[in-house]
Amino acid sequence: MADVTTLEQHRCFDGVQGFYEHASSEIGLPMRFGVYLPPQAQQGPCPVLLCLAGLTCNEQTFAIKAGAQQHAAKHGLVLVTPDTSPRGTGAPDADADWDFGHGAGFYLDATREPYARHFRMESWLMQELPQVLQEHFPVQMDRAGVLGHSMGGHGALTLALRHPGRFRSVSAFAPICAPTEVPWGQKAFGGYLEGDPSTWAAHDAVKLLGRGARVPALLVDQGLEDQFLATQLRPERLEQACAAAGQPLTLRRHAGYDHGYFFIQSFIAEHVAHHAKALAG
Ligand SMILES: N[C@@H](CCC(=O)N[C@@H](CSC=O)C(=O)NCC(=O)O)C(=O)O
Repeated sequence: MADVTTLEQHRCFDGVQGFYEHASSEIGLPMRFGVYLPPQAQQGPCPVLLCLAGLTCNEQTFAIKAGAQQHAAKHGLVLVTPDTSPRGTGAPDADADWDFGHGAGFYLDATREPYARHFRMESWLMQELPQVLQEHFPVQMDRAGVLGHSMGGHGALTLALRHPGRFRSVSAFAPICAPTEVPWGQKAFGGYLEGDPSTWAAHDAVKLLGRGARVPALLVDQGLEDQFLATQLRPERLEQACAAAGQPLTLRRHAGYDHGYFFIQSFIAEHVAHHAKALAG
């Protein structure tokens, strides 16, 4: 059994919010993640909601800022909050920009050097971490949902689309919907991925929908005062792709809300309820 080191634990809504580290063989470096165990986990394994954070975030950001634990405690869901990239990779420019490298792993496996060895977020999240969670925590990994914000919203959409059947529920706050068409995605994919841009479609939610991939009914919330709305997020592209594909989507646009965690806090209860409903039974 792989070792997991406990870094912190805190009582929270009668459950426990913890932060942990393990030596990841996929990443080749220590990786950190948060786990919130609701009170129901004292009685037995509970369904899991994987929560993917955005650019510049780490394993603590969503756990500290989103206010999700009270709702997870109500519904009996385990929250898992992974770090957003490997750390300390030694890649020369991995700390140069806030939208690439450390804190900006884009939830994919890099194929281009010098990133290919350590930037393996998709394999870590889809193969290694579920095994670690199963071994060390009271989780039902066969009852899992995924939620994400911004870059994490891109991660939630694309991981669910690329791994059919792994997630019973999917939702996002202000996701990067069409990364191959916007600067954040073009910079990340151009840096992390070998090959010409046509191969990037495998990590683009809009393109994946166009190729026939489907997910369970989607819930997406988007603030209309989001500073990244038109330049980086482009929810209308997801809306078009879902309509063309017959993919069920509830996209809610909210006047006055920006990109930050106050927006997430305002609607997190409905996202957790969306997942709890799909993960029940
Ligand atoms: N550092 C940047 C702002 C970075 C930023 O807004 N990050 C977002 C996610 S953006 C897409 O993935 C975030 O969630 N930040 C954490 C937070 O606590 O808000 C800048 O200085 O403009």
